[in-house]
Amino acid sequence: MKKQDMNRDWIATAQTLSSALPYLQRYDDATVVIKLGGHAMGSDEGMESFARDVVLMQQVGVNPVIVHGGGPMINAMLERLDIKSEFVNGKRVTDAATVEVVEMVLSGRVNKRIVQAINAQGGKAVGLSGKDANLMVCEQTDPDLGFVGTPVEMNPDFLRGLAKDNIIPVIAPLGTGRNGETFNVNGDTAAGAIAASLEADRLLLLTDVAGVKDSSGEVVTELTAAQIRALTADGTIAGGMIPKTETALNAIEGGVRAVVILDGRAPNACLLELYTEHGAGSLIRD
Ligand SMILES: Nc1ncnc2c1ncn2[C@@H]1O[C@H](COP(=O)(O)OP(=O)(O)O)[C@@H](O)[C@H]1O
Ligand SMILES: CC(=O)N[C@@H](CCC(=O)OP(=O)(O)O)C(=O)O
Repeated sequence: MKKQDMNRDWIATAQTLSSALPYLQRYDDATVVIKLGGHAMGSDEGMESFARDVVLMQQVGVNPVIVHGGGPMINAMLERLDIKSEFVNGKRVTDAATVEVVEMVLSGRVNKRIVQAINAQGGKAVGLSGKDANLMVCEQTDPDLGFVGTPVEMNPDFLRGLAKDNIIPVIAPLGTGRNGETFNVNGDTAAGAIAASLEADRLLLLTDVAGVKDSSGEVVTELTAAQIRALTADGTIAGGMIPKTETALNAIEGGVRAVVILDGRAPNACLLELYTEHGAGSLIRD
């Protein structure tokens, strides 16, 4: 990025922050789980701006926990290896060969790219997966999906310990099985389970659309559980949006105060969501 563009970026961030001042206390010492989807982490500039937001957030008192996806990056590697892949209701059917690739791509390249970006902005990020410290013990979701896991046992105390030391965990959505299996967990599902285990104040699901759209293509700024069920039943909520809205409902039921689905590519997406009156994206709460 050119120096001039970087300065412009900083000015925009400073403007966002100054308008955020009246709201800064709202999230003091709050736990905010942020799920960065594969579609939201395209460009290096986007990653840099995301990382800057996370570090700023921590500097004003938030405990951020990052969970990431990387579906498009897994697809690219599977294609290079000539392994076919299909999705059922937004979840990848995962055989033994596929889960190996998923782990290599997510815990390797994708995870370290985010860790490096946060640390380059002055943060102290550490890369993990659900296997580390048994953060996410899973059971098989459905035999037809193969090695796809549903989190059944979490380790929030480990994450709380990291927060005390100002360490930002960056978690790849892989889980460990009780018999030594490696499970591929949808990134949204993993973020929801982690947020619920921490009873997080906010779960932000960053994706590549402005929010959940209704049948006329308009973003719904505040959604109820009943609306989500109706939009799913009539097919308006489809594909990758299904695990997101499912996650939102489960997370709220599990004790998360609010979930927001928003465009992670928009400048200062997280800051604007947390620190403005109108927020951003689609808000789901009890
Ligand atoms: N009702 C809806 N509103 C918004 N997006 C939707 C809806 N139904 C399906 N989608 C699709 O869901 C996608 C987001 O899911 P996904 O591609 O899995 O994102 P990510 O990689 O960020 O997890 C959007 O790009 C959009 O194509
Ligand atoms: C079971 C399952 O579907 N796992 C996902 C994990 C990555 C992910 O969720 O990536 P996004 O957030 O970018 O979609 C997958 O294999 O693609």
